[in-house]
Amino acid sequence: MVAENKFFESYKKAVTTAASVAASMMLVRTVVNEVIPYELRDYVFSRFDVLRSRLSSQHTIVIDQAEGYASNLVFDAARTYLSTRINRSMRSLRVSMVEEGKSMVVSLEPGEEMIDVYQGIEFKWQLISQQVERSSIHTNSRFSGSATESRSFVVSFHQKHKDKILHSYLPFILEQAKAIREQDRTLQLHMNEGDGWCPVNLHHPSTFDTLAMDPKLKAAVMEDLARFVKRRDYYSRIGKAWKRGYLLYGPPGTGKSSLIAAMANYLKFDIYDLELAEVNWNTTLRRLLVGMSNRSILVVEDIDCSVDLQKRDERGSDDTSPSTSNDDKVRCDLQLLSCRPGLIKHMIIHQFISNHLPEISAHVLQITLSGLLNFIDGLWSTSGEERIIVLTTNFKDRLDPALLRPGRMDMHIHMGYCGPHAFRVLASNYHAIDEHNLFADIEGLIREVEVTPAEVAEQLMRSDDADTALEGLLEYLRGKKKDASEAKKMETEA
Ligand SMILES: Nc1ncnc2c1ncn2[C@@H]1O[C@H](COP(=O)(O)OP(=O)(O)OP(=O)(O)O)[C@@H](O)[C@H]1O
Ligand SMILES: [Mg+2]
Repeated sequence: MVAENKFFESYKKAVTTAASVAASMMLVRTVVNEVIPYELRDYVFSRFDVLRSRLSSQHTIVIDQAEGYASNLVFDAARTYLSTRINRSMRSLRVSMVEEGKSMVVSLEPGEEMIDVYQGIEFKWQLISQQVERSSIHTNSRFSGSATESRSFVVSFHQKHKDKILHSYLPFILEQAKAIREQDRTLQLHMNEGDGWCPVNLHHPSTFDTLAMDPKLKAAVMEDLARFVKRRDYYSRIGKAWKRGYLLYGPPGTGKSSLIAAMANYLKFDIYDLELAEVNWNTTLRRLLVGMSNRSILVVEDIDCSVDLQKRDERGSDDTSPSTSNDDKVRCDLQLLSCRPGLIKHMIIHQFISNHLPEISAHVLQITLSGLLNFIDGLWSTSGEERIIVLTTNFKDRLDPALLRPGRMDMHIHMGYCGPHAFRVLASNYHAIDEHNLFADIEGLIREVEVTPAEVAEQLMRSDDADTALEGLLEYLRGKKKDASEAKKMETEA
């Protein structure tokens, strides 16, 4: 009975204290409402909440927008993170977009609150805004005297989670914000110019969804990429450079460049398109490779052309005879390289040098593909992370076997002619259709003739009307079939 009385005594006392605290709080609020200017009220109330939380089991952390002149990265991260967690039913929100094509940022309005649950723990977030006299932060500034807005986030949580918020929740928010920003980043395409890279924004629409290729191969490539980016620890454990090489081969117009763009869009990696013809010295190559950023894809297109250079370099100085077969080779190369003026120029010079000045050729043309790969192996094993190298060729059988040996290129990806499945992907891309009465005929012909996805895409683009476009494609395929059988007939006759 005595104990019970004691308990009620202390309970009454606690309630009285709480009531008096609450009454005091209300009194303070009333005073603040009457005395403090409107702009400062939120700020005062938030500080007041901080005080109140000290008296209770609730704790708060205040994250100011700026620390002196520097912006507070935790505030920025929280803003980015919270924009993805905001409950759309909230009464008042702020929406902004800083650049065309970027995602909209939805943020809290000052005074609004939201609850975020992390590992089962509730964290209450509130954005508060206050007007600060500029003179107080820019003492000698010409703006002194004018007011500026300063914002802060106040996070409230139960005191027992203090460690959790500092060591787990806030670091998690920083990570998440980084990933969100990375996802929203405009990719860059860098092209080599002299000793450096020249960047432009990359807005290539190709994605794995729009890419027409064998579905199993597509899934395997995506899986390989996803595994690669997760393997930081694995690569450091086995002591290898965190890099992966892909060799894409297949006829022109089968989607090699589209696949590279799809990889970049998928991983959010920048592309460095290395034009070897523009690189004349190993030192330049080294500078370019060192100048690449992490999480990027180095692309060397049409390497069969470069390999040709390499093979000639390897012939050494005793090959002095400008033979007819060499001339034929140059003619053939020129045909192949008709789209590559830089390389043609390079090759003509090289051909001239190897025919007429064999003893100096090795010094003048120092860039070889094998040199490039050696550089990459050496440089990237000591610097650089998450690097991908993609080589493309129309003629895999022309490549130096050293390039194809295991370990050099991790995955060889064949981009082939258009099959029925690839055709359906393209039909869906260009006309948003999954079925049509001409599909059966088209697919039948696609199995018989060699047609590239680029050719099919071009036919499909000719009309906005699906019927007309598919009829055009059917006609085109029939024409191809006829041409092929005539060519075969002539060949047999010959
Ligand atoms: N597999 C594909 N999936 C989707 N579109 C494709 C595919 N292949 C080609 N295309 C279309 O054809 C165009 C040319 O393709 P792309 O440049 O990717 O071919 P490529 O294999 O790189 O050719 P090249 O060997 O001449 O460089 C692309 O812009 C795209 O519109
Ligand atoms: Mg290409």
